[in-house]
Amino acid sequence: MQEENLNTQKMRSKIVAGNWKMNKNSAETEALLTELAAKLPDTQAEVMVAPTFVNLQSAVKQLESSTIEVIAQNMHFGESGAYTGEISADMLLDIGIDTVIIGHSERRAYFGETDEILAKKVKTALKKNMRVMFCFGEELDDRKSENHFNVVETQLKNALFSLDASAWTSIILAYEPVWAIGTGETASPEQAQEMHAFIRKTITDAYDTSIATNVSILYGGSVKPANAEEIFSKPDVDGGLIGGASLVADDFVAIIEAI
Ligand SMILES: O=C(CO)COP(=O)(O)O
Repeated sequence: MQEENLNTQKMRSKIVAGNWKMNKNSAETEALLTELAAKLPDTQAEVMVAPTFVNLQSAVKQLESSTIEVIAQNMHFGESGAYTGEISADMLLDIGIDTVIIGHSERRAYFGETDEILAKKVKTALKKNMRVMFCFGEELDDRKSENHFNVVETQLKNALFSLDASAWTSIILAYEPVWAIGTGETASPEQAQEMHAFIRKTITDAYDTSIATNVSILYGGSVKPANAEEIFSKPDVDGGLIGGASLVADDFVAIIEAI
């Protein structure tokens, strides 16, 4: 009986993460983190921020006594070696970062990151005992042609479904429909819920209900203070990956309060 209850309850974490992308110099990073730490509301949710690589180390130091976790926007799949301009998992771990975003649509679109490359990155991060926030989502054409479920299923399958079941405790999913990123256009709460439920069903089919129930699935794409509460109220939406609105302390705080 108790086991049944555990299975039907939401055991997974709520998460609000800010992806700062290529924004904020060192002084601006320090100022935004100071404001965020001061205004952080009491919350059950995990709060994360992903500044740029050059400001990660100072951000970790600055937030030493805060519950806000600093995470990375990307990493390379290689362990070390001749990969000019790249950052390894060990380098992130060395400065106190153990969660990394992998597969953001901007990495896929502008830096040629294929499912195959992403699968390698996920594998390396997990091998290093890092947590992976894996991003995926369909483009506008896929949505228009009603191919969005297939696209999402393929992205998950190619990068994640060969992982051992045990690896899934280190996976966070972030569904980010590309047409809603930075466009002001948001998936409706119903569209988000429909896709998140589909993702959970796909994971149930590939693995089992327990893995599908326990993985946190975040929504990303023009989440703002005005729409956060309604999106987060959906049963399969466990939080958000926030771009633009995470660059303004009051907006990010309002989004955290909405969860
Ligand atoms: O890409 C995103 C987060 O990773 C979403 O960005 P916006 O919130 O600016 O649409």
